[in-house]
Amino acid sequence: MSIRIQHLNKSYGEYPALQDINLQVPNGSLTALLGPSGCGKTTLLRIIAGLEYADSGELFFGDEEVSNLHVRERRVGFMFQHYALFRHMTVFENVAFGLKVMPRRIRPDKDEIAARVEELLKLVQLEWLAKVYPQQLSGGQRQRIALARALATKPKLLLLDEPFGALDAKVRKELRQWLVEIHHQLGITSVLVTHDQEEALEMADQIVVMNQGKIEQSGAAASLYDHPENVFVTEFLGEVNVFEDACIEQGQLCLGHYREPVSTGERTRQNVTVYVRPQEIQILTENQSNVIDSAMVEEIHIIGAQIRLWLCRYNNKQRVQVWLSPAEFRTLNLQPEQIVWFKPLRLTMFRLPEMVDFMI
Ligand SMILES: Nc1ncnc2c1ncn2[C@@H]1O[C@H](COP(=O)(O)OP(=O)(O)OP(=O)(O)O)[C@@H](O)[C@H]1O
Repeated sequence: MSIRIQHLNKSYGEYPALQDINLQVPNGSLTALLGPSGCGKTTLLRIIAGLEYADSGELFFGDEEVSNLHVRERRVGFMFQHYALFRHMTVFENVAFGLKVMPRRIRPDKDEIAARVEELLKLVQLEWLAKVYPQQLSGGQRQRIALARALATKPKLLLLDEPFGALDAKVRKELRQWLVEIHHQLGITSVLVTHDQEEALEMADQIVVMNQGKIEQSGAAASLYDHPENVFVTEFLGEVNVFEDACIEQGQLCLGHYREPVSTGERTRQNVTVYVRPQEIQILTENQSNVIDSAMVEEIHIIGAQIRLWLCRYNNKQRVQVWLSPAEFRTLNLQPEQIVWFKPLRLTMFRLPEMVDFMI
């Protein structure tokens, strides 16, 4: 089921928590609401759920306007970070809960409930835990049971608020992939709130970047990462090196030589700030005519399948982050304190109001 939000506003007293939100969530997509703490993600999710109401604006599920529908009539499933399971109920009873409290005329009978719970426990691959109590489960198992419980009533929409926030990094990563698989398997429409850009990039089809109650940009994950429309989105969506001392002269990028801007006849020179992702920097061990600057290798960190380097520019002592594959690292045979030259392969710069993508 698709979601459409039009000109939605919400204030708490004088504080504008959401301002003129316009958003489409395609049917069957996994959309991530991403942004720093306090930007309004949870408020927007709660308004979609019907746990909170907007001051103005419209909310549609498919073609039906649901702005004023009660939470119980919206048929959504929730899964929250701190949405604890009921301690006094077994796993089976927790998952069955939503079905048992359905209005009598639509409530499934006892056998149907048992069959549905069994099916859901199979889906989350924990069928052998039906009889245990929540305190006997690991954090990851609890979240999987919480998901089974959220899906019990066959919701058309699944809303997830930082579902893996409290778990350690390894379990988090496993559960992310697992959740994406379940989402696709069920063909459900899901909206996920996260402040973790890696989680959003890894899981979502569509990312909505929010800041101070507004949407900065939304779109497919890869397109946002490669074509951010403004400085906020560029900096929020992953690591980026910022070169404030760049200039473009006759179509060539130079770093470290501030020069007076000129625009006379055929000569143009413009000072710009340039943004380069760490994996978009090429390192050379010899000076070449087209390199941008020289630097010293300051730190080398081997993090799994990625080598993360910190360079220190000679020019202004700026630290530059560069990520290499193990193969690239081996070929370069880099040592601490070695002198290298570097060159951005792809960069983004903003000559307001427009953004320029620059391939070198
Ligand atoms: N019930 C409330 N009463 C008053 N202010 C609120 C209420 N709920 C949220 N706010 C404020 O609205 C803003 C948005 O809050 P919200 O919880 O939506 O942010 P968030 O992006 O989800 O943040 P986090 O990632 O920290 O959970 C915050 O400044 C918050 O203090």
